Parts: sequence; C-alpha cells; structure tokens
Amino acid sequence: MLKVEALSKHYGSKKVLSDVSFQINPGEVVGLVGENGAGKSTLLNILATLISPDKGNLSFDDHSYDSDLQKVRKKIGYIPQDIAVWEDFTVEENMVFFEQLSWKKKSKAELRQLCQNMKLEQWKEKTQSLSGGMKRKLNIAISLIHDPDILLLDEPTVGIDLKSRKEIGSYLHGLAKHEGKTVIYTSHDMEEILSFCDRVYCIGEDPFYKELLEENGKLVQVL
Ligand SMILES: Nc1ncnc2c1ncn2[C@@H]1O[C@H](COP(=O)(O)OP(=O)(O)OP(=O)(O)O)[C@@H](O)[C@H]1O
Repeated sequence: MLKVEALSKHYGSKKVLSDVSFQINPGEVVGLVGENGAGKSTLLNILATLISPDKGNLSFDDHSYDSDLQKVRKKIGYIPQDIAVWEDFTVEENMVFFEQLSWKKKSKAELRQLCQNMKLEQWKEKTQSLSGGMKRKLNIAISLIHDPDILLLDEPTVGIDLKSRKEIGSYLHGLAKHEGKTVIYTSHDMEEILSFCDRVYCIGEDPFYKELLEENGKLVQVL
C-alpha cells in the first residue's frame, strides 16, 4: 500500500501541494487530474523519489521513503512525459540495453514477451521508425523490466492515436487487476480517466474536473 501523509511542496513563494494525504491499495488504478500547473507532475515526481517534499511522510508497503529509499526505488516504475529510448537502437537493443542497467535480470524471451504483452511486435525494427504510440509502449515495457509494484506515468497517452491509447489504458488496467500493481497516472483525457481509473485525485482548486467526474459517477478526492 502507498501511504502519503501531510505532504507539502512549494517552489519559492508558490505553494504547489499543501498538506496532502491519501492511501492507494495494490490493484488500484488512480488518475491524477487538474489544470495545467496544478501540481500533478510534482506529485508524481515526489512519489517517484525524483524530488523531495518540503514535509510529509511517504511509505510503500511499509518501507519509508526516508529510511528505506533503495527498497522503495526498486518497487517503482516511472514513465516520464518525454519518451526516453534510444532512437538508433532496435526495440530488441533498447530492451537489452535497459535490462543490463536493471537490478533485475530477464532473458531475451522474457523481454520480448513484455513487448508482446503491450502489442508491440516490431522487435527487430529501429525505434526511430516506430509511431509515437509504439515508442510509448516501448517506454512502458522498459519501465516494467524490473517488475515494479507501483507504476507512475506522466501523461502516458498524450499525442498518440485512439487505438494505442485504448491498448495502453487497458494494459495498465490489466496490470493492476491481474498482477496487483498500483497504477497512478496523469491525464487530461477525461474519457480515458472515466474508463480506466478506479478513483481520481483532483489537484488544485478549480472545481471543473471534480464536478465533471462526479457527474459521471467517479469517486473523486480533492488534494
Ligand atoms: N523546478 C521548478 N521550479 C520552480 N517552479 C516549478 C518547478 N517545477 C514546477 N514548478 C511550478 O510548479 C507548478 C506545478 O507544476 P507541475 O509541473 O507539477 O504541474 P502540472 O499539473 O503537472 O502541469 P501540466 O498539466 O502543465 O503538466 C507550476 O506552476 C510550475 O511552474
């Protein structure tokens, strides 16, 4: 379980997160929504241990972010907004390269299976020739090499076609429901949030998202 207690973060005089608390269970898919600049990426980056909060206690499966940082990091898979793959490498070469950097070892067959699970079949193709949706799938497959328990995704489906969006959304949903992973992702796509998320956290004071989601029967908590 992911536990966040009394988390705050500011940049200079700008308060971004103020006394935020929540808990997320294994197997849940949680969406983070809010207007531009509300603090979604900031929260995701704190959960990914990439930036530190000003105050607050965070833990995952009873491992504290403060005292058990290495254990927590091993459990996290983070997919940033910008696709980070080697364009000159094939899909296979990318997977093997990142497997070598990973603390968890996987055979080539297992790496290929990860891609196939995402409906990414172009194993021998150069990454530069893949569509945006396929590159995004590769990015997600790379983040799964070390079998993380918690997946943090910053706008994983932005700028890609509807078919890939749906495939990625249902794949992430399946990871939560069949493998018990905790999935947290940001999106501006309300249809996607409505289809794939069990719960939604709204960041910021604008009531727009909360009202829209509640009208559609979603459980929403304002952070
Ligand atoms: N390193 C930083 N230094 C100063 N201000 C920052 C920094 N990172 C973010 N901010 C500010 O904090 C606020 C929250 O930014 P954040 O990127 O978390 O928002 P967001 O909800 O993810 O926005 P978007 O939907 O546009 O991606 C913004 O006003 C941003 O300008």
